[in-house]
Amino acid sequence: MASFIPDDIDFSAYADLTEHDQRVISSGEYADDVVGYFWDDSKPRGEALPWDRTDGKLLFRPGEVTLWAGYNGHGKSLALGQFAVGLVAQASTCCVASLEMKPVVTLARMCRQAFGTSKPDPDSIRMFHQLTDRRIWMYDQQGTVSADKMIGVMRYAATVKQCAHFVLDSLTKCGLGEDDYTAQKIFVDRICTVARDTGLHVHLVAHSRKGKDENSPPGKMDVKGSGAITDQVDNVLTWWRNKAKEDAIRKGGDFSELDPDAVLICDKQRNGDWEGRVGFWFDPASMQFVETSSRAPMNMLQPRFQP
Ligand SMILES: Nc1ncnc2c1ncn2[C@@H]1O[C@H](COP(=O)(O)OP(=O)(O)OP(=O)(O)O)[C@@H](O)[C@H]1O
Repeated sequence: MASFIPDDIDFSAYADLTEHDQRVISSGEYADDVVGYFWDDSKPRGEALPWDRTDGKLLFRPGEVTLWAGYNGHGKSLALGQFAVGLVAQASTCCVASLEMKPVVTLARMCRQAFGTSKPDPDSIRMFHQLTDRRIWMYDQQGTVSADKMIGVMRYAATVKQCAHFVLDSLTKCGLGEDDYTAQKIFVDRICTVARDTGLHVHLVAHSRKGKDENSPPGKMDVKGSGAITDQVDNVLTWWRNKAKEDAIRKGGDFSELDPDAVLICDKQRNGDWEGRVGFWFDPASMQFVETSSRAPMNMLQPRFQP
């Protein structure tokens, strides 16, 4: 028999629980949703990365939080920029809070990636802005923004601008002490709550601690700050740049062109089966990460929908 919670309960007695915990619903009410989970392919289940070789492996589902970790200068922001362009090709929407870079620079990098060239012509640039208008939103703020304000910006982007994705680049710019693990844990918990409440998928950028060098990819245990961050989020990705190969090229040493220039590592995917690594090559002119050592730029703006 279906059970429900009557409305005459004094919910204030549960005030120390989050609003979310009070949504106690009986299993029977989910029957249609679970049927849909298996059988309804009409609803988007999330968006994918822009590359063929990650298709079917990784999905960015509504209501989740993904941590993008990596060493300084290893390409996290570029990869996320390319991802944002890829979202437009999937008819999705994204708000970017790039607190370390002016919107014009972030968008110029995306525009290079979109057209696969170092200097798109003015008509192409205007076409890019037509295509991305009201699909890519920029939070126009650089420097430190308080954690409270950032939570408000996320809710605003989700509810008023109807954004499906939110990129926060980066966690270090939200006014939290590097050693204040409690504040970091609370902030990430609040981000997870915003995501669950609104359906927004939040992409959170964090830095990895350097070991003896940068020549091997960091793991999820190397994310700077509280260990609770990786526990709380749904997905943990690491973006690693093969600097040893770059050094070998520069110094005329041994290297194989078959070794990738960058590697994406998925260490955790709560609602998906795949964990593993995928290699990419970097085309400096277009700033695109591509799937083959030919480094031929890909057509980023071709419509691409979820299978
Ligand atoms: N695999 C690569 N090969 C060559 N150059 C790269 C590669 N990846 C990134 N770069 C270069 O590194 C620069 C920094 O990239 P990006 O800003 O995306 O790094 P980041 O990880 O976001 O850095 P930070 O942690 O400092 O914010 C880019 O301008 C790009 O030219």
